[in-house]
Amino acid sequence: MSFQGWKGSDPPMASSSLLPDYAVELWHEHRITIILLSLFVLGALRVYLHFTEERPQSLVFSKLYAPDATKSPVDAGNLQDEKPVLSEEDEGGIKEKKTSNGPRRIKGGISKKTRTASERGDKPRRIQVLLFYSSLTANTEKIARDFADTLDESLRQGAPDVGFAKPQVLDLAEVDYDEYFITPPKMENEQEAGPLDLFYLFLLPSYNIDSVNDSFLEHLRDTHHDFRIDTSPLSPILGYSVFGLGDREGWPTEEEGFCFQAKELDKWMAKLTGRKRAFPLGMGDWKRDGKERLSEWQTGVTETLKLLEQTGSLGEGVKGSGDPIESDDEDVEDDGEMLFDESSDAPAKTKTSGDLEDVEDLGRIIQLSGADKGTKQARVPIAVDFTTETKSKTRKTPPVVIKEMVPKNSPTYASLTKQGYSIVGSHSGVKICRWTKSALRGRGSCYKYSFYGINSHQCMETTPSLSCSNKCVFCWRHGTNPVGTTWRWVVDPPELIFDGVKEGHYKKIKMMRGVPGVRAERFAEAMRIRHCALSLVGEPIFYPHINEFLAMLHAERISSFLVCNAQHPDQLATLKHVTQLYVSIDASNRESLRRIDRPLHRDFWERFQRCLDILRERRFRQRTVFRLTLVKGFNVEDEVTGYADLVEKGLPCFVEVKGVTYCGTSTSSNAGLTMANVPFYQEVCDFVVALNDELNRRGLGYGIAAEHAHSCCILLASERFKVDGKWHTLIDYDKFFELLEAKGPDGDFSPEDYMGPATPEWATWGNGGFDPRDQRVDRKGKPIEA
Ligand SMILES: Cc1cc2nc3c(=O)[nH]c(=O)nc-3n(C[C@H](O)[C@H](O)[C@H](O)COP(=O)(O)O)c2cc1C
Ligand code: SF4
Repeated sequence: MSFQGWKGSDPPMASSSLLPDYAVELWHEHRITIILLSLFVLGALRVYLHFTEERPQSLVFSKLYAPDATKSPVDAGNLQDEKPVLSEEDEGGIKEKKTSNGPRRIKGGISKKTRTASERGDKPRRIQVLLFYSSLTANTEKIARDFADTLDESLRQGAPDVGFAKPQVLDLAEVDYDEYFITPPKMENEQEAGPLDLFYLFLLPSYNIDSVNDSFLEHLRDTHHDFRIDTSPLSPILGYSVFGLGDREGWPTEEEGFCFQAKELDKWMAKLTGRKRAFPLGMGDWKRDGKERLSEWQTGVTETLKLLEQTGSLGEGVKGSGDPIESDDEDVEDDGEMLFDESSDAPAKTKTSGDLEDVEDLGRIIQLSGADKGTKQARVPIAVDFTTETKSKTRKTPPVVIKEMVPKNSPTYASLTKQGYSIVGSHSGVKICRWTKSALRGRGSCYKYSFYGINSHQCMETTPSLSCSNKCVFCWRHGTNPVGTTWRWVVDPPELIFDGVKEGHYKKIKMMRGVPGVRAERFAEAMRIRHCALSLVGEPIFYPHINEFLAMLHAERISSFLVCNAQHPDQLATLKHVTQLYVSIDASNRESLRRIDRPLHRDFWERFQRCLDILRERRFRQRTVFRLTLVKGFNVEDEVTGYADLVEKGLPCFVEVKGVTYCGTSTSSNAGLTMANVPFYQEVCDFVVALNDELNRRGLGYGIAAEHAHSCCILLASERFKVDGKWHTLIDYDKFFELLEAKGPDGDFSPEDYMGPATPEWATWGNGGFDPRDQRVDRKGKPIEA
């Protein structure tokens, strides 16, 4: 632009006529520069305003603008700081929410994240045990420190680099409860610089005076009830277990306060961790059994921790495992006498002589098929013919393919496993009975504990033959197990059965680990089977290698109670020593037996009689028992004399009389039985008194020795077992094994040789038979006053 004309001769005139022309000329000459300059200034202004202006948050588009749609703008700004671990808020903690105006309600119901620390990161699992204790008079502090060292040693076993950090010992009087008991603290793994998974252990003495325990337990209770806190805020920990210390001198029983605070702690921790009881509550009195109990508890806790390290989970548990409040999971089944729902009531098929010849041939032609060869070829099945004594050997029949009794893909297998049986091999089963569970929880044992000293929690109930040759109306097998008069299946070797049933039993016991009320010391004891009840379903002496199986039990000092159904006299005659030999006496006469046992053998009554003869002859070598199961309307009325005849014939050492148990299945009526067939305990008592009178009238020397009213069972005993006016129905198991080891399975020793001490007073006739040290509960698990 030039202003020379102004500077020259004539200054620009302020004349209005000249200005527009000049402006237009100026615009034309510099318009591009002006436009660009204006755009630049406007742009700069926009940028300035953008960074300085305080703008209201966009409500409508905030989600679109936020870098992560799930984060608030504030959080989104911090994205690069985010760690792979969940924040405390993610875990349901109570930190103040940054974007919320009102109170935040954090409650159960939303999908809970219970991932453990190592699951959240990529680092390998490493477990930090936190051992909390409280102590007034300083004992527990020392115990806790020693315990932590021993635990550390047993977890490491000399190897420095295992998945466990050194256990930390923490005094509940010093720790900040909020730090450990609202949400678990985040602890770093020094070695790997990753997160640690936490496992809480508690050693808690009880005090009936004010102590730190009260504020601690109150904190747990408040946390549980705080509506702002998730229902199980401690669920990210791997598990927990409590050991209580107390004093039985001042507080002899749990009802009277023994270890009451440990019990309470166990309950609150179950709630707060979302049922993560890893091992049962242990309790001990340091002046008496404390060391022993603690050592058992420690063994169990150590095993659990090792399992956790390997698998990351607490393993299988039965229904109710970890629950805070004791649940009633008692099965309706008893140990044998149960009404059942048999779907098929078809008449038993009687074997023809042709079948028998087939069976004879089996022993020679047996061939095991492909897949099972590895395990099953060791033994060849013995062709066992139970049906008749006269056998024709003239006719040859075509070869028969030997099948498995209960193949894995069969409906029988499915049905039995659904009922809780573990099937071992192809024809054996094991199941944990309701008394075993009950004894683990200190709620009483079966009548065999009261009568013979069997520890129910150390008792394995099994059978090497799921098949038998009767279809008893009261059988609890639900009509599912196979029946037959002959062994016509593959025979599994006894080693396979023995190892399999033990494994199955222990597995089921382990599943009880987290069940509320299970006592640590009983749980530890249960890991050693001491008794075997061969009475589950089927007929144990049907199994061709029953004597070898018994020898394996005895070699491990496991006692044997074998129940047979008096239909296999040949097998009974060759049976070696058992600790107690039962014969089921289900009726007193032929017609009644046919009706109630529905035997498959045509000559069932003759077989029955022969079995009684064998029992009589064996009565000074085997501890023989008649077992009567009373079913009203079938085998009770007017049969006392008939039963007395049978007792007179067999002269058993004992007669157990038991009322049938009703399982209440909808189809039990198929077997023709209802609740009306279950006798009241008083009716069983009346029957036993009448039978006893009849036996005495005949001068047979029996008396009513013991009772277990809880299972409707009464014991008559021969006076051979009465010493100085006192019944001695208990068994000296150690003595039995000593005799067996010294004299062999055919050895010459008598039941009196291993007779135990006097029957406890509470078990004798007239006293009910419930051990006062156990807690009676009703069907809902509620305690019953004695
Ligand atoms: C004041 C006091 C009260 C107690 N109350 C109970 C109780 O109610 N129940 C129980 O089982 N033991 C009770 N005990 C026993 C203690 O729990 C037991 O002796 C424990 O081992 C003490 O541990 P400490 O030495 O670490 O304090 C009590 C002991 C004391 C000193
Ligand atoms: S004897 Fe054993 S298996 Fe039978 S009911 Fe008692 S505890 Fe259970």
